Amino acid sequence: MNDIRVKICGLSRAEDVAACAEAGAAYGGFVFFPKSPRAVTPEQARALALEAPVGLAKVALVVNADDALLDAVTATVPLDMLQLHGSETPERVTEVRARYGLPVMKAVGVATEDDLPKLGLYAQVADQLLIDAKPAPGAELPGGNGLSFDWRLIAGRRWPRPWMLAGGLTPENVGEAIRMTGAAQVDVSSGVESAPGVKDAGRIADFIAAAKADPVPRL
Ligand SMILES: O=C(O)c1ccccc1NCC(=O)[C@H](O)[C@H](O)COP(=O)(O)O
Repeated sequence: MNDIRVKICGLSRAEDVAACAEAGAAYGGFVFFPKSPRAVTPEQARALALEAPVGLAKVALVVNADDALLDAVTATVPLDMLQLHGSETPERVTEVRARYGLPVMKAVGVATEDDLPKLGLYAQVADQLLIDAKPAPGAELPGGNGLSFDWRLIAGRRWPRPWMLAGGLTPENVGEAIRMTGAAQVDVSSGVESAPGVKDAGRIADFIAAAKADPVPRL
């Protein structure tokens, strides 16, 4: 077994939190984006976060959130990290880190080689990077679309911050994704669901077991 750290994103029920804890997830994500089938209110997330064991880091995912939303989320939910999943600028990342005193993970969408410089840019201001597939033009959601990008684009590349691979990962392909990219952390949402927004405990367990199964090449 390796030491890959897994984030399960889009938890909305107590049984999802229990499944993550049972299977050994390192992070659990709560989505504060009303259009998402995984959206929760700060009060719902608080109840879920209070159920989480100490070893499960609680991440709040927001999209171009203003201070009012971030104030409400951070005042209500016991959190370990903020995930900015919109088009937040590097300046906004710096501002959010300073205002809330929480580590910030910046999601960056990748579709082609041209998207890679943004990773270097955000690595200068964020605590972690989430390297995700870029959504299709006009997509309703900026993430959680079950879409992969070409993993060869980041194979062998490194950044001066911890990073997480995301986008279209499933129990079936996560081992291959880790082998190709050398990721030490992976994130999944729709790949462990039975329907949009409905997490499946069996798939969460299968995903984490598959991610942790093989020795990881640190490229
Ligand atoms: O999951 C959502 O509904 C969502 C909504 C708005 C912004 C981001 C969202 N998810 C981001 C995540 O962290 C996902 O885990 C990541 O994009 C991978 O999703 P998937 O391809 O479905 O595994």
